[in-house]
Amino acid sequence: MLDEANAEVEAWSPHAASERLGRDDTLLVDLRDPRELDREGRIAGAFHCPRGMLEFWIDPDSPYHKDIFSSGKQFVFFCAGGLRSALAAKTAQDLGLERVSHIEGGFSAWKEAGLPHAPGKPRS
Ligand SMILES: O=S(=O)([O-])[S-]
Repeated sequence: MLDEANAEVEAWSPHAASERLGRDDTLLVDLRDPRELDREGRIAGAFHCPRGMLEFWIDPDSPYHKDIFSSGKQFVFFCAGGLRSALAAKTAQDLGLERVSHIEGGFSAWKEAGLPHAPGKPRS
């Protein structure tokens, strides 16, 4: 399943994704759970789409459809480590999005590369 997704989906390095951050034609899509964002931090400017909502938000016939997914932008999915995002990007492609990629290594690789992010909240 993962092999199939990796064979069909473009994987971008964190740096390649960061170069596109903030451009009108590109949207970074954070698939992590809200608790992961709170704990680990987030990328300012990324759009949060919890993985469980992906199909509903992309499908134009869904009552939960989000117009942003009909915008024709380049969608760059990411999760914590690059596994969920590979599968999600494949699903997005299968649902008809044309410009889709994911960040290899996810938010962990983004942080390791020293790219800017808002820190998580310290645990009390
Ligand atoms: O799906 S994951 O790579 O964030 S564990």
